[in-house]
Amino acid sequence: MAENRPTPPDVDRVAASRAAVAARRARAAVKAEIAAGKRTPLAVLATAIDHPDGVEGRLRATEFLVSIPAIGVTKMRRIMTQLKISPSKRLGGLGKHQRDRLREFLATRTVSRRGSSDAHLVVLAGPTAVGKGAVAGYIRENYPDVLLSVSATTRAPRPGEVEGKSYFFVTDEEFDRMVASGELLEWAVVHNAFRYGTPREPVEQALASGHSVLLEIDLQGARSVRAAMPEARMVFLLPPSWDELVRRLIGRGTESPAEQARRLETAKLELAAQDEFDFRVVNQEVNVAAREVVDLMNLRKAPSLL
Ligand SMILES: Nc1nc2c(ncn2[C@@H]2O[C@H](COP(=O)(O)OP(=O)(O)O)[C@@H](O)[C@H]2O)c(=O)[nH]1
Ligand SMILES: Nc1ncnc2c1ncn2[C@@H]1O[C@H](COP(=O)(O)OP(=O)(O)O)[C@@H](O)[C@H]1O
Repeated sequence: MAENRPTPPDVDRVAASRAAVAARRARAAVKAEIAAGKRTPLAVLATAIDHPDGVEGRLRATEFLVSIPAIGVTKMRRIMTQLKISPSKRLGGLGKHQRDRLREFLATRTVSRRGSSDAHLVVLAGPTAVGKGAVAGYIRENYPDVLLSVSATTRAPRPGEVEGKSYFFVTDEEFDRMVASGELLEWAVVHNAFRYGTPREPVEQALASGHSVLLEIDLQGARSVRAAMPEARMVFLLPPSWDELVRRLIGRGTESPAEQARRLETAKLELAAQDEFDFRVVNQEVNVAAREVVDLMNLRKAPSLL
């Protein structure tokens, strides 16, 4: 019977072809996720750069581009020429300038041209000190077209905060009234301290007039929005690592050591909720994370390349 057993080279070939099939399937799965809007092209590119030999890194730039909604083969060829990327290149093998050009292109392209029905309610949540405020602040300063919801809160203004811009600062009685009259889309007691809520009307008006809206709220609020509006796009902001999250919380220096310890306990629970979200964005650099979030809102202006 021994002569019927595959010889070692055959075993190698079988293993290699199985591995090739598995790798092709894995690449197809990534493309399907991009096509379905489950992962942003920017996030896939970031992973490819971090792991050139991983699934994303092995994707050809051509197949990556055509998996993006609204990019067909003709447009893809034009983009490849303009970005000066040869068709054989894989994402993990791009040179620094090619990567930069591709990243910039992805960040400034219009994801879809389906018009006003494409307005999205985008919810940005994540653990304490991950940088939600920093990312939302960057978006406010650099993407004036983004409508950022202004929350009502019972906490006192901090130095530099502006009424109606940072928050609507209200009394407990006023907050009670807003809750009772249904003026809030969602609200929650955050960090066991003050109440925060999203005024309903500006959000509904913006969506009705075809504008995407961004809510930067806590996890409880995110869950309430998802229950009330299942079509909302849920984005979870992640730290690059646990140690970095701790560094950011301590570095911010706005909480006592006891409060920091309590928030870190909460952060563990918050991180465990990330799978409830549609999209995950790693806040390595504020500007890149902000772009990824904006990319999910489908509101960038049409660039010359498309
Ligand atoms: N549920 C809910 N959470 C909010 C709202 N506005 C802000 N938050 C959250 O409240 C938390 C506290 O925000 P802030 O008072 O600015 O303080 P910081 O977290 O100490 O910087 C953050 O986690 C925000 O995401 C809101 O309208 N609803
Ligand atoms: N990408 C980043 N790299 C380094 N530090 C950051 C980054 N994003 C935020 N930070 C810093 O981390 C701290 C927490 O950010 P913050 O926006 O207050 O978090 P959150 O609103 O999620 O509680 C702040 O000191 C902020 O400047």
